[in-house]
Order: sequence, then C-alpha cells, then structure tokens
Amino acid sequence: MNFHYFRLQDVFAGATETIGSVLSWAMSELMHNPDTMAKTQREIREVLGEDRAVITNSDLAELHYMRMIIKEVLRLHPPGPLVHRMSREDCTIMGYDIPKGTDVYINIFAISRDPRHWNKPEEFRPERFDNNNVNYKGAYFEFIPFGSGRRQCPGIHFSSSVTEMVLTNFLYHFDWMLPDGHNLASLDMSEKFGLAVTKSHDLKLRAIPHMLSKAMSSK
Ligand code: HEM
Repeated sequence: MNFHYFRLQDVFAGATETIGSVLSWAMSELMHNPDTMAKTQREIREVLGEDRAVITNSDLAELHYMRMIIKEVLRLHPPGPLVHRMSREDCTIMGYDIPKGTDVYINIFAISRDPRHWNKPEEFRPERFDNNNVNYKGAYFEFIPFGSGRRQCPGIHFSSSVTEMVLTNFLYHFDWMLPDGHNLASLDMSEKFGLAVTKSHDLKLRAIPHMLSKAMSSK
C-alpha cells in the first residue's frame, strides 16, 4: 500500500490561506454588487431575527441565499485552481493519447468559467444555483473547487462550515463600507495567479456595527 505524508505545517497553511481567500473574495464580490449584499443581509437578518448574540451551525441550513453566494465565490475564485493526477495506465481521453505515468493537471478555474457549462460565466450571479442541486461535493464535474474522487480535499466540510459561519457573522453584525476616498469603481477585483488564486491587492473595508448604523439611520 502507498502512504502519502503531509507536513502538518503545510496543511494548516493551506487551510487558512484557502478559507481566507474565499472570505476575501466573498466580501469583495458583495461590495462590488450592493444589491446582492443587501439581499443576503436581509435574508440573514430576517431568518435570525434581531439581537442574536450567537449564531449556530443549525442556523446556516436556512440561509439559502448566503450559501449560494459561497458557491458562486468558489466557482469564480477557486483558491486551488489546478488539481493534479498521474495516469495509472495508457488511455485516450477526448482523442488525446495519455501514456501511463503522465502528470495531468485539471484546470478547475477554467472549467468553472466554461461558457459551455455556465451561462454568462464571468458574471457574479449566485441565483444560478437557485432551484437546482448543483453542489461542490465532487459529482458535478463542471464545479469541483474541492477536487473529486479519492483525493478530494478532506477539509471540504470544515471549510464550508467555517466560510458560511464567518460570512454570516460578518453580514449579520456589521454593515460594510469602503474606506474614505474609495468607490465601487476603485474596488480592485483582479486576481493574482500562483498555486493559489488570491486577490492582487488586499481588501480594506470599514465595519460598522449593525446596531449602531440602525440607531443612526432612525435619527
Ligand atoms: C475553501 C477551502 C478549500 C478549498 C477550496 C480546497 C481545495 C482543495 C483542492 C482542490 C484539493 C485537491 C483535491 C483533488 O486532488 O481532488 C485539496 C486537497 C487537500 N486539502 Fe483542501 N481546500 C480547502 C480547505 C482545506 C482545509 C481547511 C484543509 C485542512 C484542514 C485542507 C486540506 C487539504 C489536504 C490535506 C489536501 C490533500 C488531499 C490529498 O492529496 O489526498 N483543505 N484542497
């Protein structure tokens, strides 16, 4: 039997960087699409009600639109854009002969923006996941941000819980503004490609506690 060894340090680094990247892209896309931001904050605040101090995992299942946002972020900005495999036998795929032992890289970034599978793929439209079962668990090959099969990311469930929980807390407890002197046009949405696809420039936002902004707007 073959064993694979991972340096724990690499696992922790990979875990925090990927989750950080998803949350950073989620906030960037929401700032870039204020109607979507308003719609998801409305959903979260209506479902959770006023004055909730603690949000639990069981609340997340009811937040359908928020979860569609995470899916759309993973589609447009998968933190690990390339999945690696090595062919175990000679085979032919789509007319290409692939000899045994060939390194194969699957470009999941390109697949999840392929216009043959996605309508207007460059647009951030969480609604595309409404009323269908498409998910990132590895069975829909047009959408595999966590890979697929036996080597699929073992952090998939942990990551979903953490990203959904953190985003929900961000959007429930705070309203968000760009720093003084910035506007939507100046919001940087460019990618930096490497082993992980991250934002070119850090996102800087002002967080205003929701209770405070509600009190100020009712004056
Ligand atoms: C949004 C967050 C994350 C994304 C999008 C992501 C994505 C991926 C992808 C695409 C792979 C390759 C899968 C394949 O080859 O089929 C992978 C592998 C892996 N991921 Fe993640 N990951 C995330 C978070 C995490 C977390 C939180 C952990 C650990 C706590 C983790 C640990 C690993 C490990 C150990 C592997 C290697 C698995 C193997 O080769 O057998 N990942 N991840």
